[in-house]
Amino acid sequence: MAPKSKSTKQKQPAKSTTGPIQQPAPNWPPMNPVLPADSLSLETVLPNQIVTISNLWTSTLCAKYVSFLRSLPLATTPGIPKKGDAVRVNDRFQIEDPIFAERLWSETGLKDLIAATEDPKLWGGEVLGLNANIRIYRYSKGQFFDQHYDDSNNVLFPSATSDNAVPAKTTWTLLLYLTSPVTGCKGGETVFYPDPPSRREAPPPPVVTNLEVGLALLHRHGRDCMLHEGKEVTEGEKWVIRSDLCVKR
Ligand SMILES: O=C(O)CCC(=O)C(=O)O
Ligand SMILES: [Fe+2]
Repeated sequence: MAPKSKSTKQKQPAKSTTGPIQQPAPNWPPMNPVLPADSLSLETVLPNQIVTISNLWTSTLCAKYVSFLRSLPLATTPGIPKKGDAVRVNDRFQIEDPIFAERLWSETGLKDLIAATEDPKLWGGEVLGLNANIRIYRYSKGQFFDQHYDDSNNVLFPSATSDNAVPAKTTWTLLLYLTSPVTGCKGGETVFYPDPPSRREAPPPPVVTNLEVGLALLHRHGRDCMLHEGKEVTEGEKWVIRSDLCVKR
């Protein structure tokens, strides 16, 4: 689990006191075709920590997005991270876009699957939807995201700029993979390192999530986040859309 101090964290960039700098939202392609929610399922990879949904996005939709996302002004990570931040070597585009977050939540099976979870306490509170802070990552050959913990962040839902926003916090990270070995991407697996059950016991083996086109992975973050990393890409490109699950604060 994330130690209380001295951890290598991936923080949400601080917003300025005068409010976030608004850039126009991209003209995102329509979010179709997608499969109906009743043909999707939430699979537990590690109880209370990692769940996945295969084919949350169809391969057609993923391919459409990868070609669109290429047109965005992605910025390469500065080589040296700020003190305490994880080394992330990739190209990234970030935007505060509550409308896209709402579409990703409602126009796919995600909202229905989460609402139907047997143990609603799993999500850490009353689920509201996805964080408007949308991050797009492209990892090319040689790029990776070093071991780190993801922070929980306090946010306003649906967003700081809307009139009826409610206080919320993020509890789980969402990673949506758009590429895999099928599209020519090798490496890039997300690997989690569970803590040993006690100090005297050996740590359980790492949990490796192989890339799968359209697979959504959710993992618990904040105080109970597991150490994890995005392995180096050794061939092709890995594309990921990142957001977080938000619950009422
Ligand atoms: O790209 C990955 O596999 C991991 C990304 C990640 O850990 C993050 O966005 O915090
Ligand atoms: Fe992370």
